[in-house]
Amino acid sequence: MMEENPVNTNPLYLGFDLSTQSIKAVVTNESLEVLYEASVNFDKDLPEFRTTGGVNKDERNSKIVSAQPIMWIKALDIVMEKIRLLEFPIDTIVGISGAGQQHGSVYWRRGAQKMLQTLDSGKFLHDQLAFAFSVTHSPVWMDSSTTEYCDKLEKFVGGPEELAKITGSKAYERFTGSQISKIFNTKREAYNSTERISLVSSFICSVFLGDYAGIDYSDGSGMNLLDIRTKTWDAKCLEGATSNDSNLEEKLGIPIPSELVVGTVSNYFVERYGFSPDCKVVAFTGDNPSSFAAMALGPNDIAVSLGTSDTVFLSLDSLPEEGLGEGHIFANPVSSKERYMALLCFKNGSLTRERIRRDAADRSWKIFNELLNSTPRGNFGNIGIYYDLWEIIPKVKNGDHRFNKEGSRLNKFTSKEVEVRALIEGQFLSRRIHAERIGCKITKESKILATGGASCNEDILQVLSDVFNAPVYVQDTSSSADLGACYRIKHAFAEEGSSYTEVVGNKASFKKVCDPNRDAKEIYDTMAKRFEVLEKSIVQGP
Ligand SMILES: Nc1ncnc2c1ncn2[C@@H]1O[C@H](COP(=O)(O)OP(=O)(O)O)[C@@H](O)[C@H]1O
Ligand SMILES: O=C(CO)[C@@H](O)[C@H](O)COP(=O)(O)O
Repeated sequence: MMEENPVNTNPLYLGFDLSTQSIKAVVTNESLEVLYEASVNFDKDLPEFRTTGGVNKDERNSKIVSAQPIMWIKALDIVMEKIRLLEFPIDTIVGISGAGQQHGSVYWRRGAQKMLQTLDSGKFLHDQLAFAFSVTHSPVWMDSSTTEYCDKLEKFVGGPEELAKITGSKAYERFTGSQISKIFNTKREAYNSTERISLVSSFICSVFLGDYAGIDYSDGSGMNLLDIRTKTWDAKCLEGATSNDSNLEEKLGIPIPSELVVGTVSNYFVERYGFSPDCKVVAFTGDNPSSFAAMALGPNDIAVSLGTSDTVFLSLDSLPEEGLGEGHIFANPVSSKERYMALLCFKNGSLTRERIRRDAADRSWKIFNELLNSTPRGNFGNIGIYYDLWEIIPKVKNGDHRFNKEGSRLNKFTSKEVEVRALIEGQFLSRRIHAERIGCKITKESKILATGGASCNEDILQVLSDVFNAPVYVQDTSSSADLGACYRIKHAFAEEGSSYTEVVGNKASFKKVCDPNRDAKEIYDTMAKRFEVLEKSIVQGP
């Protein structure tokens, strides 16, 4: 007789991450151990959408960046088929949740709710939802074309500080409020025919639910529309983004707690893939909030995500009175109480590292790492600052900037080795000085928790460890956003009032991969000061 596979009888959790370049899925058991994984890469697996790095850039205006929601739906079809082929009993999945790249918005056409409610399980989703969107290209977080709407919104509510006081952030181009504002002002017909506006996270949640799912408090904080104290849409911000007669509040739906069970899985998934009709759907959230959940951040932890974007995030016990300057405050994804998360987002992360890898290392991470390791810490005093796209922090246009140890500009460095180290040191010096600027204290107790695609590269992490002068830890997987979804399912299912740390805290197991070198502090403290001056000179221009 065949031995019974314990997995077959255990309840399972299914977590997703619809991020910039791919959709990833992870299946865990109730102990949050990863059992199965599947993913679909937009560039490679869906070439018909002609994306680069998961997005489409407007040929005439490089500030306009979008992705087609129907591509995300097609990717969901494929990843679901991959999950089916894993041949585990899908009916043992008791909870589904997920994450989405932050800020991106999806515009459901009038009638789309009915389409979601009546999906035919005999057909693919992409065949049925092809006409579900009033805006066929969704603006994503890399878009920076909304400056005039940001200015208008800030002015309308009484200035940038006032907007930050209400929503946790000054106006940022990628934030959904000004993106909606742009659509309202430039595509009025499409706006008027929109039944519902989702974030990427609540969009994918809606598909699993077979109905519109609310925007959760944490991802909703990245819109410049939500009052982060009351967790309700702020009337003044709504009015500033569109205008009183625009029914924006109705189109957004009521914001929901990130830990809410929003319902059971749609009949489409029950019939097509064999899910149990009792399988629950837990609110989806942003990819950074979901990684925050997977990491169960302690007070001395600094999370660094090295995905398409590089982000730095921290846990905040209370709301800083004077805001966070260039940082953002989001509602805490694992506690609706008075706790928050702080986040900094740098646009030029992995794709810039890939560009230098292509130019200097023949597209090989192995060669890239050899070049990196063949140069000393401090790189002979050379500093490089590389922006492929308009950067968010600091706000500056694309371009490369190279300086020698005297601070004089160079057209190029003397070798590929120096170029590679200059890129990695420069990126992490920037993450460090901006983190310190929002109050992040690097102490002897500090730990860096790294995640995202590049966190599998220990040579890059060693530089991170040296620049921050703190040890670096990683989890078993370099993609924590989908795993965070499983953690959040477990928390959502726990007894009411149970704290997140009690439910999942000790499951967030990390292993240390790097310790800072002894000379790191001396080298990088000095270099950070020099970097700050050079970065300022770039922002101010010649
Ligand atoms: N060995 C590696 N070293 C450095 N970077 C890597 C390595 N493997 C993958 N990456 C980077 O990971 C990135 C994808 O990260 P990921 O977190 O999956 O992105 P996103 O979630 O934004 O779609 C790729 O763009 C790639 O440059
Ligand atoms: O805009 C932000 C955060 O504010 C980005 O971090 C997006 O959430 C995209 O995340 P990745 O795909 O790079 O992980």
